[in-house]
Amino acid sequence: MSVLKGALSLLLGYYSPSYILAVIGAGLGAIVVVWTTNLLVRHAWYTHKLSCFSKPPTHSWLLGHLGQMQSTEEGLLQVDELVKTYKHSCSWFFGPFYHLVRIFHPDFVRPLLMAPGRITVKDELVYEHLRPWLGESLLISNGDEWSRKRRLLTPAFHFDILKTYIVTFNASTNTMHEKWQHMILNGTNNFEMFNVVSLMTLDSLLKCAFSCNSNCQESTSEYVSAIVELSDLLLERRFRMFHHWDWIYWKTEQGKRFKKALSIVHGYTRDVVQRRRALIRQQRPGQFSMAANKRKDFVDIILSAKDEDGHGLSDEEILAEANTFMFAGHDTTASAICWTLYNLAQHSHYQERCREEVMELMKGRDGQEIEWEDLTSLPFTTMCIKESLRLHSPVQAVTRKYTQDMALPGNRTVPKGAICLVSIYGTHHNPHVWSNPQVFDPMRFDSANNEAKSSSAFIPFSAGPRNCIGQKFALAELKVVVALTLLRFRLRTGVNPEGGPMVSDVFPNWCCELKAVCGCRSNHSIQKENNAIDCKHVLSTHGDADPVLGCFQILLCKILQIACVAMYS
Ligand code: HEM
Repeated sequence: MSVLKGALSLLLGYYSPSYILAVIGAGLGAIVVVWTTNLLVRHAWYTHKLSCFSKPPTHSWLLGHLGQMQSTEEGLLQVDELVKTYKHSCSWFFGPFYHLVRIFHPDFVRPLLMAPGRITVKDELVYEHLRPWLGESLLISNGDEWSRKRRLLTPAFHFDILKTYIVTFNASTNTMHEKWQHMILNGTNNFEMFNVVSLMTLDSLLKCAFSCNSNCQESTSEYVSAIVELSDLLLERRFRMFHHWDWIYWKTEQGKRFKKALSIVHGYTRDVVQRRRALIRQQRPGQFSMAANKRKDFVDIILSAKDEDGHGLSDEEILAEANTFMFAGHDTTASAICWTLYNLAQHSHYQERCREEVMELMKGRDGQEIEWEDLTSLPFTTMCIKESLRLHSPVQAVTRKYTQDMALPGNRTVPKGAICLVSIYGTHHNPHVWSNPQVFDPMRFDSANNEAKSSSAFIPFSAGPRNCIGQKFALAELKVVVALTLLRFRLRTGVNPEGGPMVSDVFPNWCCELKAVCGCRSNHSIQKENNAIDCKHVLSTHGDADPVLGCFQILLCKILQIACVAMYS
C-alpha cells in the first residue's frame, strides 16, 4: 500500500491528475478492447467449427440461444420437440461465452461417453458449485487423479460388499412403511412422498457409509437436514445468475446458509473418518477387519484401500468421497423409487403383475425380507424399474469436455474444449430410437425385444469409464423398496386435494390412493376387484390394522440432478 502511495505521489509530482486519469482510462479501454476482441474471435472460431451441426433458430448472431433453455418442465418438453426435429444432435450457444453441442442419439452418445477417462474433462460451468461440498472427489476430478480414485473406490461397490447392504435396505424400507402405516391409522392421508422416500434413502446411505443409525426417518437429524439444505441451495444457486460468482454468492443469505450447512456436514464426516482412523491405529498391523462381528461399511473399505504403490487415500480424500456417496446416492435413488411407484400407480395391470411376481417369490416364507439372491428373480419388476428410469431419468444430462477433437458420425467433429451436453432425457425420449417414447411400456426391456439392445440408448447411469459407480447399489435398493412396497400397499393415482390437474407430463405432483395389502399370504386371500381388501392384517409384523384408504401427494419437481442441470438438458 505504501509503495502504491509513494508511486502515486511521485506521478502527481510530474503529471497532472487529469493526465493520469486519461492514461488509466486508456489502459482500461485497451484491456476491454483486447478482451472483447478475444471473445468475438473465439465466438467466430466456435461458430465455424460447430457449423457441421444443425443450429436451432437463435435470437441473434451474438446472443444465440441465451434465455431459450429452461430449467422447468417446459424445458423438458422443449427437448422432446428438439429430438423430433434434429434426430441426433444440434449446436447451441449462450451469447459469445458458451458453445455447446447437444447430443441425443446413441450413435453420437457412444463415442463421447466411451472415450477414455484421461481425455474426458468434467466442465467447470456445471460441476464447480459442487466443489465446496464434495472437494476433489471422484465425481468432479479428472485425468490421473480421477483414474487413481476410481481404482481405489471400485472395490467398495463389489457384489460381495453390496450383498451385505441388503439387510439395511430392508430395514430402512420397513421403517418407512411403519411410518406410512401409522399415518394411515392416524387418518393422515395426504403426504408428500418424495420427502419421505428421500429420508429413507438417506437413512440407508448413512448406515451403509458410516454404520450410523441416525433415526432420521423418525426424528430430525442435524446432519440429514444439512444435506437436504445443501441439495436445495445448490439447485437454487443454478437458477440465480448472479449467484454463479463466488464473491457475490458467499455474501448472500443463501451463501451464508450454505456455509453453515457445509460446516455441519463436513464436521460430521470428518469426525467419523478421524474416529475410524484412530480405531485402526489402535489395532495391530494386519488386524484390520474392524471388529469381526461388524459389517464393513463404505468408510472402512476406503480407509483400507491401497494403490499399486501401497498408498491409500488421505483423510481429506476420504472425506470428499464419503460426502459424494451421500450427495450422489440419495436424491437420485429417491427420485427413481418415486417415479417407479408413480408409473405403477398409473398402470394398475403392470402393478398387479409385479405384485404377483413378488408374492410368488415370497410364498411360503416366514418373514418379509428380500434377499440378495431374490434380486434376479424379479424379472418383470426389473423391467418396470428400467422403463421408469428411461421415461423419467433422475439425472437428465451429463456434460463433458475433451482434451482432443472428437469425431462423430457423418464427418462431424466436436472441437477440443467445446462443451458436449449428452442429454439422457433426450436420448430416452428420442422417437428415432424408441417407438412411442412417451408411453410407459416395460415390455421394451423384455429380453426378446431389440429396442433396448443398444447400450447407449438406455443410459440412466451414463456409460463408459465415467459411468455411475453406484448403479448396482441403486438398483438393488430400488428392487427391495419397490418389491416390499407392492407386497404391503396398493397404489393408485387419486384426486388432487388442491384441485387443478392431477398430473402433468414431466414433473408430476400426483396424488396416490394407498391401500394396504396383506403380507401374510399363507392365511389370507386378497380380493383384487376394485382394489378392495378383505384382510385385516396389513404388515404381518405390526399386528392387526384396518386397511384404510390413504392419499398422498408426491412432489418430484425438487429432484436434484448430479452435477447437471435441467437447464442444459
Ligand atoms: C438411481 C440412482 C442413480 C442414478 C440415476 C445415478 C446416475 C449417475 C450418473 C448419470 C452419473 C454420471 C454423472 C456425470 O458424468 O456427471 C453418476 C455418477 C456417479 N454416481 Fe450415480 N446415480 C445413482 C445412484 C448413485 C448411488 C447410490 C451412488 C453412491 C452410493 C452414486 C455415486 C456416483 C458417483 C461417485 C459418480 C461419479 C463416478 C465417476 O465420475 O467416476 N450414484 N451417477
